[in-house]
Amino acid sequence: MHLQGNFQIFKKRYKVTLTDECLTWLPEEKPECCRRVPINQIVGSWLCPRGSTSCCSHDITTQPTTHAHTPCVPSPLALPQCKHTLGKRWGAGLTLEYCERVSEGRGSGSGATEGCTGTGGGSGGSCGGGGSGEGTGCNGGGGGGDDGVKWRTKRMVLEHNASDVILAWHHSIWALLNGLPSRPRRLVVVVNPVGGRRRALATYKNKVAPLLHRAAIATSLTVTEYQGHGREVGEGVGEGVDGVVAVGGDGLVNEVVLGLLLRSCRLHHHDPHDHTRPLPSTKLRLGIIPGGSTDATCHGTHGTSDVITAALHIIMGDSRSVDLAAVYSGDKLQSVATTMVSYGYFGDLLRTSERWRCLGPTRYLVAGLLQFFRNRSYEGSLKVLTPATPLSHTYDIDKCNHDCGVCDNAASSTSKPGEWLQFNGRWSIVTSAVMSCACRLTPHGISPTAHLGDGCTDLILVSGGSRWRVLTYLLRTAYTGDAARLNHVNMHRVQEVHFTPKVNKPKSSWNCDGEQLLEPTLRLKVHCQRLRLFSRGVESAGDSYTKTTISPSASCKNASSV
Ligand SMILES: Nc1ncnc2c1ncn2[C@@H]1O[C@H](COP(=O)(O)OP(=O)(O)OP(=O)(O)O)[C@@H](O)[C@H]1O
Repeated sequence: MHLQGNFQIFKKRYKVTLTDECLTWLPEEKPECCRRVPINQIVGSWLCPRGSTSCCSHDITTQPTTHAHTPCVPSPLALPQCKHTLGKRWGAGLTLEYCERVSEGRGSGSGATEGCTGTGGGSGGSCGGGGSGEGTGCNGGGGGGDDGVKWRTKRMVLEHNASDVILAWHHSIWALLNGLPSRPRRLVVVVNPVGGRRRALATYKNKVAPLLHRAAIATSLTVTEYQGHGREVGEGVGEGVDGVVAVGGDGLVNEVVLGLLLRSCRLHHHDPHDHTRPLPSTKLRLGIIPGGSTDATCHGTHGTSDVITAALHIIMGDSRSVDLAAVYSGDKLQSVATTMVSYGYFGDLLRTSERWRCLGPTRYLVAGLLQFFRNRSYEGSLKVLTPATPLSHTYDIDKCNHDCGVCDNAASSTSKPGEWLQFNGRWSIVTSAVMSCACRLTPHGISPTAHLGDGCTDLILVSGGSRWRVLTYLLRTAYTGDAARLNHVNMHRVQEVHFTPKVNKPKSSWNCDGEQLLEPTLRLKVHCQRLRLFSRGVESAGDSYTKTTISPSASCKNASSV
């Protein structure tokens, strides 16, 4: 496809080009200020005769859903349009909403719609004053003041005298969007209304659902009613669905992941309790919208717990496969973990905190203090399987990111098992971190250099004995991220962990992604990149590949090559 036309955008004349790859607009007065948006970053477009970016965003009627794998172009009249268009002569305005990455600390400004604070008005970038977008993103949205790269939406109105030109462009944009294989068309949404501060349902309805609606993504919503409901929904997802979205905390995500895994096992005729064979990967992608207390899975996979950013990764159809740790007790699969599984301090903390759920996220602080003063440690033995050829080490400096060479290597090679090691001891904390577990409270994470998809877990052992040891471990984990340097802390990057508590001695319980596992004897096995997410991994501010301002020569090259 190659469409070219002259439009008015915010009262200035622009030359606009639409190709299979991107939408480019170039001010006639300042051709050096060329701007470009890749097609997958377009949320949608709708017809509006009033020519306002904030007009009628609640009243858009969208096309009937088409399936991702059978792209079909609906008739122009079935495409999104605002209520001012209905029953009237076509106007000459096409509102276009697209995503743009914003740097940290820029999440405020004006240009608000839907009661949310936008990300600033014009987007002239280096061309100053040549801006053509209008910020419409919602600020924060559960992410609070956390760092990390965020995404926001912007809108602009393409105006033209001829309404058939506007219609043709509208039609072409949706034809391109419907043809994107990675963009979801139908999603199952699961919301936990009681997680975190009990705002997940409101967050979904006010911030995420309108975005999905404008992106013409059809959804079926389930609000969980009891513990384990998320697993049932994940397991029962039918055909024709492109993914599942979990709106809640790590506990809900854990349940949905287990459900998706059991669904995959059923489809592949695989016994999920058979720990000798590799688990099948979850075919459906999972989107995670933060709505819990810690939201470590969301933060660890996006680098931020920002609601809008998480929703836009779903709309853009991002895809990233991450490791899944299967947790077995006896010969049964008990659960799966995507963040961490921990015994001792964190297991006791979870057990205590569950009794004080009415306190919201503060319960973790209160329970943590109590456990600290109790100063418990537990005896046991550990058997761990190390990789034959480690792709990375716990003392590496580089962190996992969106473009991680370690995860790419792990995906393309089969990691052979190495040797088994055995440890006996008395520990205050035994943690197996499947990912960094960075979150708002622990920005560096439990294991700062853990990878999302290297097929390994970081085993962290904190020797028991004194409160001082626990305190220094917790403080260095929370504030400096270098707890592994402490003499009483040992870290091992391994593929499998077997833990057996000492008989006739006190026992703790396991904290598996924030869910309690009461059986202390446990076998944990990491399955490399078995969980598919709507994510691209942790982005850093320096990445340039998503910037939409490009040189005119580059834009011309793009346009002419189609
Ligand atoms: N309607 C419900 N009533 C009671 N419990 C529920 C309901 N829906 C879900 N749950 C359970 O609530 C538990 C906690 O949910 P979730 O993880 O979403 O919130 P959180 O614990 O506050 O957040 P985080 O895990 O990030 O700290 C899960 O075990 C889930 O099964």
